[in-house]
Amino acid sequence: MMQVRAIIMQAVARARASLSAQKQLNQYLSRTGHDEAMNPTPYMPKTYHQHYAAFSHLNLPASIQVDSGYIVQFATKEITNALGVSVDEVYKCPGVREIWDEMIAPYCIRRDAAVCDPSCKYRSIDGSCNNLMNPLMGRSNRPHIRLLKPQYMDDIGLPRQTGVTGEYLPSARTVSNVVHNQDPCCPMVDPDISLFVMQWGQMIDHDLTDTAIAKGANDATVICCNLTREVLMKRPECFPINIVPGDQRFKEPCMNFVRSIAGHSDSCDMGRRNQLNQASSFLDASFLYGHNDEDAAKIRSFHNGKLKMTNQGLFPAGLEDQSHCELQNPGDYCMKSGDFRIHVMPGLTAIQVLFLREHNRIADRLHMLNPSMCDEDIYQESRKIVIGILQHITYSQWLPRVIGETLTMQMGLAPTPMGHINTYDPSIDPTVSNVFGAAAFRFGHTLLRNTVLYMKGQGMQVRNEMAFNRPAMIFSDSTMGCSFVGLGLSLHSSSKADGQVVDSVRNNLFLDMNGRSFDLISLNIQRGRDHGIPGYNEWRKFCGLPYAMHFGSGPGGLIHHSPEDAKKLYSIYRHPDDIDVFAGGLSEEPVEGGVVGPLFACLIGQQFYTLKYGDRFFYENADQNTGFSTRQINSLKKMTLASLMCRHFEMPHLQMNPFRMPGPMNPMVNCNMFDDMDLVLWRKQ
Ligand code: HEM
Ligand SMILES: [Ca+2]
Repeated sequence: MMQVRAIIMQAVARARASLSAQKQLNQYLSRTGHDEAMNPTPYMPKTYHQHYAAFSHLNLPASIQVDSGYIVQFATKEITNALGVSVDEVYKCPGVREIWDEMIAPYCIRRDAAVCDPSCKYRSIDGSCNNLMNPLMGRSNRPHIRLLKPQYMDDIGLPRQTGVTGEYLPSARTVSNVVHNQDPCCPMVDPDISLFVMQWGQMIDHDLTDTAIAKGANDATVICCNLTREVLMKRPECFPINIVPGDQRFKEPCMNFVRSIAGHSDSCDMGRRNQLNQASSFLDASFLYGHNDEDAAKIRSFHNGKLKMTNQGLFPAGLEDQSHCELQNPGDYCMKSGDFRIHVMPGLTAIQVLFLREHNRIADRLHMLNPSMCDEDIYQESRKIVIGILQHITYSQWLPRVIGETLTMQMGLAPTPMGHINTYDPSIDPTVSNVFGAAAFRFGHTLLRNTVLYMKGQGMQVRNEMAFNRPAMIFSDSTMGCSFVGLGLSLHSSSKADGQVVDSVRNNLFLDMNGRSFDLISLNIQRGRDHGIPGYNEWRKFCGLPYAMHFGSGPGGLIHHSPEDAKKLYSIYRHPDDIDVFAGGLSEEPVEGGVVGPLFACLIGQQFYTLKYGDRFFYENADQNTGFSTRQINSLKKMTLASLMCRHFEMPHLQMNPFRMPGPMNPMVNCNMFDDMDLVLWRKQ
């Protein structure tokens, strides 16, 4: 026992020493300008690293967990090595649990269960207390759940880098080049699906996942390229992407990649590395309201239940947000919403504004109908309605376009046409899974086009490279900027979901004035390896789908791939088990009526299952206290994307279903054709 105590004590001490060395090195690399500081002036052009910064923003509750996560990870490895046991066995050694708990306590930021009020009518901001038996389930700033045991190189936390033959996997950039290169001759568009499917997807992605990525000193971006081997070895957060000579786009041998931080379990148990989700798992419009209480308070006006909104119907400026966008015109500013990534594409900004305007419209009506209702009650009730609308459109209109109508029905994901249904099952954990955020839900990247369509008059197309993180379009044409961007999304067909990805993100993501940029697809593949996500075949087995024993597209092989895609995979991977799940999943042929292949349809379907059945406040629930009345729910179920857009984007006409291109089956109609909710049903007796 004495020996176990000494081992654990020494491991924790060494972890602390290593952490302090890391910090010193980070300070040095930040001071010398190697790591890149944030750019505080939005009018100064940003470098590609600075553009990326909104995606690596650490919020306050996550930032305070960084050190404890590091210590737990480091010490887990030391202790399992010293005791000569696997991480699954370590707690079986006598005394280990007690001694570990005692030693780690001073450094552990424990997540203690919130005290819940079961009679509370409304969901919390961060998702806590949704599950009354397990109040932390689905809360923000907790690790993702794992559906399969991770595959780390050292079984604890080093990225997955080798395949079943023991050889190194192909570089993420090579996979991107070979499997996901958009053939420039003929970028294919989908005749039916509009870009709105893509945009809605990104918005709900930002509702569900925001994985915390390591930062350097003073919030600098860690730069993992141009370091000597010796220094690189001292930066465990670095996992740069190797670029093979002869690359068509990138001439340097290295693309920056910083690992997601190691998140610890609620009570800092030893275990394999897991990543922290800063977003609340529930589909609860947290991209609008904020993922935690601190942020939520910054967005509210605290007057008549409304959110802060300018006279143009936009989000106001946020002080800390000014480093996250690039401005071109005087008077423009970077907006503050519930999520830092709001500016990445004008379409995303426009659709978040749509929800802002809807919240304030509802709040105004509730105030008029119930003059004595206080700010808090109007805010909460309006928020509840907005979340209901978001959930309804997602499950009734959007999800069937993505995973197909058949699976949506089969999995019990389609809403009932009328009335309530009680689906809540407290044993279901709604926490977003690691594979969903790191791979499956990134499917939307294949739907992107190279341009943003600004639908003023005959329309104007702007390359994505000119639009990343630039809100200029949103501020154009007085209050109409969002409308022209929104209309552009509904009238622009999406790229074909063929696994090929357009140049503007595959070669030119965050292109800056020095001609530097990222490859989003390399980042996705590397992120999967960073998170230790098992390969394609493991997930096929998980979903009960046949797995590939060879690279042919016939029986026993890659049966859901075209022969061409199967050949591409064969040309770079040594064994079908090695295929990265993002690459293998994205290149599958889409399911009937959907845009993703059978594997991603399964993983996405199963996540939306837990988000529905594991949400006590799901909008269809019949609970007298937390649900809507029968008349209210029936009225809410009339809401469609078209009715929202018509109302807030002031357009005269729109197709019935803006997720699909207009045509004889989806005609353009006058905007006053669309039903509205009857908010009078919210008048208190
Ligand atoms: C509009 C253009 C888009 C851009 C420029 C963009 C860019 C990015 C970037 C830079 C990342 C972080 C990559 C990393 O380092 O791991 C990311 C992550 C992600 N993207 Fe996109 N994306 C876009 C659209 C979409 C769409 C349409 C979807 C889904 C339908 C989507 C889903 C995701 C997901 C789920 C993540 C992981 C988020 C997290 O866990 O933090 N993205 N995207
Ligand atoms: Ca959420």
